[in-house]
Amino acid sequence: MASLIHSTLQPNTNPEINTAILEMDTINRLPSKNKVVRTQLEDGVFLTWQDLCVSVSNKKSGTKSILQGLSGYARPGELLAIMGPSGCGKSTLLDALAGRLGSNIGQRGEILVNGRKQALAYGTSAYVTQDDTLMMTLTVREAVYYSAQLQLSDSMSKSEKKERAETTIKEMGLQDAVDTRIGGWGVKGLSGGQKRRVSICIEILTRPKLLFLDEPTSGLDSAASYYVMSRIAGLGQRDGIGRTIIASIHQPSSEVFQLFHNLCLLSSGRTVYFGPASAANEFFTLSGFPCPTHQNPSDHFLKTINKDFQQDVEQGLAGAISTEEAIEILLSSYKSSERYEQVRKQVAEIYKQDHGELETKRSHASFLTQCSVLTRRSFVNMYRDLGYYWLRLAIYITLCLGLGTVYHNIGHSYASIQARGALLSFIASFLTFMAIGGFPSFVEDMKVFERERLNGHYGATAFVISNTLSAVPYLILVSVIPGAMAYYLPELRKGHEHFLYFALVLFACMMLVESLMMIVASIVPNYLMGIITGAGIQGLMILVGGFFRLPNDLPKPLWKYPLHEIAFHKYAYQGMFKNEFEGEVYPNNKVGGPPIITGEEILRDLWQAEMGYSKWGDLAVLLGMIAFYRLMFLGIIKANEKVKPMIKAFISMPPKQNTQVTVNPSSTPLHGEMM
Ligand SMILES: Nc1ncnc2c1ncn2[C@@H]1O[C@H](COP(=O)(O)OP(=O)(O)OP(=O)(O)O)[C@@H](O)[C@H]1O
Repeated sequence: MASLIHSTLQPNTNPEINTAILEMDTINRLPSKNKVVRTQLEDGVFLTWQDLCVSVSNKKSGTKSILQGLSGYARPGELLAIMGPSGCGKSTLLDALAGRLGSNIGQRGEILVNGRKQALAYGTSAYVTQDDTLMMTLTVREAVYYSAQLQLSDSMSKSEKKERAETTIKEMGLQDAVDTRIGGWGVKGLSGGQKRRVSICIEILTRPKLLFLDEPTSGLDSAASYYVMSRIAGLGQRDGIGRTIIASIHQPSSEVFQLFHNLCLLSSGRTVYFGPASAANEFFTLSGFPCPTHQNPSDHFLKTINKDFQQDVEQGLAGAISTEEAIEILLSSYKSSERYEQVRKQVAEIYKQDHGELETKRSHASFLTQCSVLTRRSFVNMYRDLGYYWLRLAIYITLCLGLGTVYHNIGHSYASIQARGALLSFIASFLTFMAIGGFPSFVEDMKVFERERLNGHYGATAFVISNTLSAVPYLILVSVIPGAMAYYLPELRKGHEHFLYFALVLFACMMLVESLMMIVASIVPNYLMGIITGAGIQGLMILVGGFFRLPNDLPKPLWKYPLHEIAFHKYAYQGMFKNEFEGEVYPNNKVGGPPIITGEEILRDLWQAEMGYSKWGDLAVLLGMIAFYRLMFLGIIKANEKVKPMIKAFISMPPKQNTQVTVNPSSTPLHGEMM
């Protein structure tokens, strides 16, 4: 029925009649006589774009056009599929419509929401990216429920949020896998299709009225693709909400193709066809490219317009022509078709109707709720991910048993002074150095954070606070248990208060190394490069810390000032040495010297420690450095979001300023700024 109305829709000069036809057309797509759905349509999102051009500029190659004068619309209750060969501009169109284009990309033309230029508030729209960046240690239920707690407003009760999560899981057909862990490399978990559906679940928790999906079926077999797409299509008219769904898709099977209401077929950034998916076959036939019997229509469309692999295309009975020629024929056939006129008219009609302004604000969970939920989620993830702390704990225990036996019963002789210094320096340098082992797990956390941040689930401050809090119990564990072995087996200074100080310095150093690695991860988000960079920085700090080369022997420019002063090892060594030697006396072996040597003399003359402040001063500096490093990490994340696009825009500025392309004012993320 709907396609019949579409294919018989005639241009009409009376706008009121056209409006009525358009509304009828949309409403008739809904399940018949479903009054609730019909009224809800008015609350839906009508998205239109007209003469949309997108281009990218860079200094070397000038301006490259990606999308050229596209017009189209997406309406509530409908699924619009964007198809075309690889590199034709599908993702770019999706990004442009979602307001996610990078700032080095210029955009011209008009994109309207409900006929107005308006931003989509948080929760009104959602974007499901191509890759499934999920926490692999969580089960489906946990992942969706944590996300519900993060995204949904505090005005909803816990049980309502739980129910929303359960309903959404069922909507996506994941009820049989609720308690299965997501899994990832090395850990078997969900299948690719199930992961896709978890990603979609997380994004539709806020019940967005507009849903963008970038290749939701990539990497899935045809059965999984159909299952995922049928669930997506079903969302269009669920819960009495007319949802507008736009998905880019590579190569749908004929079953999947039948789920589409409208089709936007692109070739090199130009529209080959826009209109009802069911009428595309007829358009190709009328243009001289009929789909051979027994061939999947979508395969035929893509084969006809794919010029990556030059081939001759069969044109009706007229023989073979090149792909370039076929595309030109289709482009001009579409431009001169009634369908093209209808699209322009429908865009104009939507513009004329007043569908009202969308909600300007939907509330998130409060900042405190976000911090608490993120801390709990991160704690569970650290507990389940063996690589985060458990493996490190096992290695530390082995290493500290080794240290304990090598330095066993260190004694109180003059020679033990050097041995104590070496042991403490080894612990403060190399034991903490190994904290970089958790870097890969942290990089995975960062990826999840980046996706959730871009989708507006929470802000960078909540992430940094929760990551810090959730790590504390584990760091206490890995500093106290192996630390006790390394302290008591060699019989370092007696007195539990001295062990407590030793463990506190160890804890602070590990936290510092983790903070340093967070900074590295925010700049170099790659395992190998990150570990090498982190190891390099720490190697330098150990070198200038004041043990391997005494502070007064360090060359003054650079090595002593500022490197020695800013290396946290300086304060760790000094604090541990003061804790070990202050107030103690040792026999003196020096010929002609006094019979004993005091701890203060050892600190001042042997280790050249700064004696103007106590060991607590050194600990305070270490704790201050943790706060500084974490704030720096937060600053880098925030600056990255603001400065990176500016740098990109600057680098890719075209050689001449007379480009016609204007920078898209809506290229900042659609969602509101968060802490
Ligand atoms: N930021 C950018 N800088 C330079 N070129 C870009 C940028 N974004 C997209 N392009 C180019 O624009 C063209 C279209 O890219 P897009 O990712 O939209 O294609 P696609 O149809 O989604 O491809 P695929 O199906 O392979 O994902 C490609 O040639 C791509 O190289």
